[in-house]
Amino acid sequence: MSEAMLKVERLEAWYGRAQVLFGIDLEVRRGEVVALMGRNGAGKSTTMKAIMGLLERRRGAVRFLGHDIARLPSHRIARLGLGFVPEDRRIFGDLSVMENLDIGRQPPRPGLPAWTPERLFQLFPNLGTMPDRPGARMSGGEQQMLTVARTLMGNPLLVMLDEPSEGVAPVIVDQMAEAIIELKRAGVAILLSEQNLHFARRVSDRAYVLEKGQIRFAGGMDELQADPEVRAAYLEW
Ligand SMILES: Nc1ncnc2c1ncn2[C@@H]1O[C@H](COP(=O)(O)OP(=O)(O)OP(=O)(O)O)[C@@H](O)[C@H]1O
Repeated sequence: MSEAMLKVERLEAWYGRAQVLFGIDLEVRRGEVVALMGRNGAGKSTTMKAIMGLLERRRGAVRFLGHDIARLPSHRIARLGLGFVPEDRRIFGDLSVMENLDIGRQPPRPGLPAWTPERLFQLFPNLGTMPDRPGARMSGGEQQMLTVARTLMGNPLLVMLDEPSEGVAPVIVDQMAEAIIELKRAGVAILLSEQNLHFARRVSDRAYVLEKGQIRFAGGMDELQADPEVRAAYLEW
């Protein structure tokens, strides 16, 4: 079994005085796609934000590539190679696809090919047909792809994707799944937040299921699929 790239232990987080995460343990190893699952409000986004240093109050250990990142500001965490695509697509509406991609550009990582717009257009062919289109004139799904592509311009080694299949057309969901599988082939590890078991099974190796800020299940996708009690209790509506 390969070493953990990202290792989270006893992670707790608060919004104001309200505690939302109660001791999350998880890890993502090299070459893995891991799904963080659970219903609305279970704590998936908060877990990602806490890992990324975007919450004021949190406690616990977070290590990335051997670095203690629990107290680092988010831009330093990103520079170490941990990318984050938040749920709210923060593209620049008045800038073109190319200009949005340029904003994400960071130096390549030693030993890995750099992401370029041309390479990203192979991953997301739709974007390649509209390099000059302003972000504001793209569909929700296209904006979603652009957000992922822009994060990849930073040459991350691991990317956290918050609900990439949420609220986009089925054809875009398919393309997103293909892109995740391609990213895995390209050696990028992925932690993905997802409510949909079908999508998660298509792309992931393992899953953690969250409820009320705690992990209720950790295991392989087939094991999760074969466990109707866990599915009924924490995933199905
Ligand atoms: N900015 C905030 N201020 C206060 N409470 C928040 C804030 N954001 C989230 N919460 C609360 O924290 C809990 C976890 O929310 P979180 O967004 O992490 O869940 P999630 O599993 O990602 O679900 P979703 O799919 O709705 O994003 C919920 O009870 C939510 O109401």
